[in-house]
Amino acid sequence: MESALVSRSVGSSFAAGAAAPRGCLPRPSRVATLSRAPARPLRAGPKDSILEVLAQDDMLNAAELVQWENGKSVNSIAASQGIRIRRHCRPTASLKEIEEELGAPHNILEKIIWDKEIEVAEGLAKKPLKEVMEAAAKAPPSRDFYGALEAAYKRNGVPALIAEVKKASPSRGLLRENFNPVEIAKAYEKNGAACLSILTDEKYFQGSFENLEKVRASGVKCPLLCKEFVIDKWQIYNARSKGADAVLLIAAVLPDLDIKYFLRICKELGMTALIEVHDEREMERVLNINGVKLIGINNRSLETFVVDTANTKMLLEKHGDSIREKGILVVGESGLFTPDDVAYVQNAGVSAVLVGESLVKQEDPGRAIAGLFGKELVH
Ligand SMILES: O=C(O)c1ccccc1NCC(=O)[C@H](O)[C@H](O)COP(=O)(O)O
Repeated sequence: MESALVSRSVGSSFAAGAAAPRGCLPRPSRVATLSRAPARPLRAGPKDSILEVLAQDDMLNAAELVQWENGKSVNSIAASQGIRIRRHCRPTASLKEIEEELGAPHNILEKIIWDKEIEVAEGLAKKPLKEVMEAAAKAPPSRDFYGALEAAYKRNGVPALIAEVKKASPSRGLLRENFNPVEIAKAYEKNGAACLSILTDEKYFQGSFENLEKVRASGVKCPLLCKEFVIDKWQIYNARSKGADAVLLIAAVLPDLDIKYFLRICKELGMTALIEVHDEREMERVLNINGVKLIGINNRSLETFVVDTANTKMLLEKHGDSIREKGILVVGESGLFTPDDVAYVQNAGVSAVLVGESLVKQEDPGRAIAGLFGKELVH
């Protein structure tokens, strides 16, 4: 598994095909001796030695890395950041063996992540990192997901729409019997969606990477978000290789160092990272990470499924000033059904919304967009 915390050497994390060490055990690293220094752009000026440059790298100097060097496990580092989702770090074990060690998963999100660890290990075994990196490098250039949201917000005066191609979900079960992802994607685009979100998780959402590839190949021009549970860099390269322009990074799952590491990979690949938060602790963590441009506030707790749009309002009342100062664009996610819901999150300060259920359940998901916003959206 190649998250930053389980990577063999963070300093060489971009090396093609770097071997993935087993497990999430604490590991000594050669970067431990680098001193802390104020963050500066990672660029060697004429007088900077490479060590000075590395010492300014906030990822290499992250508190987590120091904790890790001092023998803390990935789960205890995560817990120290308020992350309740545990990793089993045993991708070759059966779920039965994992449950014998850790007990039953505490909630659906933890269960999804435990399955995902096994799924990613299987994916890596079938298609090694080097291969997905090469495939990502050969993919057609990425589209500007962030720019499309910004432009649509200016154009329409209502939050830009990220319309979700979603067949089923753990909280609602099957949302649409007659599910044709390309038809739905085209209808969303025609009716003014700025970007699309394509669920790729098979087990819990009945999505697939095939759907993502089909939508990309269909002539749809909207930038595409790969809606996945990312825990490993392999998934980001894989998403890019299949035509994704953006990926979702969930703060309830990923420690800060992983978010920083994955943000770098996204930047290298020209992709946008949508960083999802649900509560104040997650928001504070994410606002302390350099380079975050897009934050999604999920109104749905992924642990309990409770949906409450007041969550967006509460978090923006507390953190709106700092978000505006940093020029971060906010997406309101989940549980939006009516023009009043959209107006409510817009007044709270969001510039974009991510909507699945209320569109995909309608007979004509494209026409449903005007119903959701109370007006037609233009491209
Ligand atoms: O939708 C779920 O039940 C769910 C369960 C566990 C993890 C994630 C889940 N959903 C992901 C999302 O956040 C939504 O698909 C997205 O925000 C759209 O929400 P909605 O408009 O309510 O379908």
